[in-house]
Amino acid sequence: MMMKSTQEEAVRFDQQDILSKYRNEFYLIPNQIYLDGNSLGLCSIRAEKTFLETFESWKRDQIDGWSSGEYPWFYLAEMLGAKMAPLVGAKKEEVIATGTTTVNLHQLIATFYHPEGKRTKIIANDLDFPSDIYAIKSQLQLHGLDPEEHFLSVKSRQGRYIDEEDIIACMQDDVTLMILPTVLYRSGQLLDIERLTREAHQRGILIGLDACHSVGAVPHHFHQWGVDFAVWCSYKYLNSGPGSVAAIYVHEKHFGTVPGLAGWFGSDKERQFDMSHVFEPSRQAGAYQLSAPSILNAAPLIGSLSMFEEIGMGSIREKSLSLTRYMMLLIEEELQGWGFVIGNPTEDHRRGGHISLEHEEATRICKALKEANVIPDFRAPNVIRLAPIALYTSYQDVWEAVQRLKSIMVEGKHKVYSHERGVIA
Ligand SMILES: Cc1ncc(COP(=O)(O)O)c(C=O)c1O
Ligand SMILES: Nc1c(O)cccc1C(=O)C[C@H](N)C(=O)O
Repeated sequence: MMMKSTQEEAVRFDQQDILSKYRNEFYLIPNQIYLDGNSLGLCSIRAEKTFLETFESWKRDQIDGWSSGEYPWFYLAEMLGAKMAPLVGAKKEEVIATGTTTVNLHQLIATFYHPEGKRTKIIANDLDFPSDIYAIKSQLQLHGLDPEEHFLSVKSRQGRYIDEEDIIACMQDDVTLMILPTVLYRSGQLLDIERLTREAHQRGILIGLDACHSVGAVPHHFHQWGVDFAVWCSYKYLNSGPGSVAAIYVHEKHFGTVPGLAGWFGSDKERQFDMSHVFEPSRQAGAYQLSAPSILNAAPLIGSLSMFEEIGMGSIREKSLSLTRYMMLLIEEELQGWGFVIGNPTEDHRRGGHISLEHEEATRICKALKEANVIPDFRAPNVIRLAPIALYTSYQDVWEAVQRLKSIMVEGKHKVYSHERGVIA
């Protein structure tokens, strides 16, 4: 689709958008342009419906809610796992909805990190999300290993991207595990997971992924690529609500690997209520659960995932790429000379679901954008993240957002704000 930067073109794109009907299923604020779905996705009518239905099932069914009703709670983690599996190209038994991202990462490092001989190092990278680094280092310390010696961080050449050649160069014979993001949270760089998994396995290294910034925006083929494990949250592109349930993927080749952290909901479901002190884990991804599922916090995900089932990741990715491509065109044409730099990779195959717009006044510009009813996201030191979402952002939103940003710069509206970021930017 050839793109031009006129509003008429944006109207035309919206008229041709096969996903435009889903916008009406979300709670949007009139005149607001929400571009922070890479941090927290918006509430949909379907998510609200399944939340309220689950809440009602508590009132109506009481303890029987575990075994009866439309979504029996005892099997909810597996049911949601099966619904997320197609989004990452996994078998349904390889995914379980459980925990939170960081807790799940702890579980999987505790399960798959077994330092032996000289193979003791865990690889991550300088641009990783801090919580992942904290989890990795604390796990090393639990093994009595000094992160200074056994944690290896791949350096960024320019502070935006991690070069895949540099990741591969770090895959030495003293490395046993590599933790990588699918999409880097600041720059939006999408890594070639298939290639990096192949290179890691050729060197006897396991690969674990943090897919928070790709699941629901970028299709994957984890099973086919042989990815060993992955974690992701559901409150970003999957629109499940703040703090909602996260997910664990474990390749079936690892089924039977004893969980590093054991809890009763990791039990074989047929044996769980034997109440034996001998732990008999599930033979599927469910083994890596700990506690009873957080039913009410997982409930919105039931409704939200039904949209992904209807649409499919191919159409979602196609529109996401089209929206970010359009946003980049508009930025190039409308914001020339105002000090902006597009920091995300511009090629489709290297770009996740958000634009990483760099400016030395990013903090103040984010505040001015919010005042103009455009909701961005700030990442230090100089990044304005703008995430047009396939399910609820229109091309007219993108056009209008760039127009409002241009107006801020022309009128200097950002200059009235301090440079300090708020607690939540
Ligand atoms: C890439 C990435 N990893 C991990 C986390 C931490 O997730 P949680 O707070 O659910 O553990 C986040 C949160 O936004 C994230 O963006
Ligand atoms: N990503 C967040 C999260 O997982 C929990 C709480 C807050 C955030 C946020 O990133 C908030 C906001 N976008 C900020 O940059 O501060």
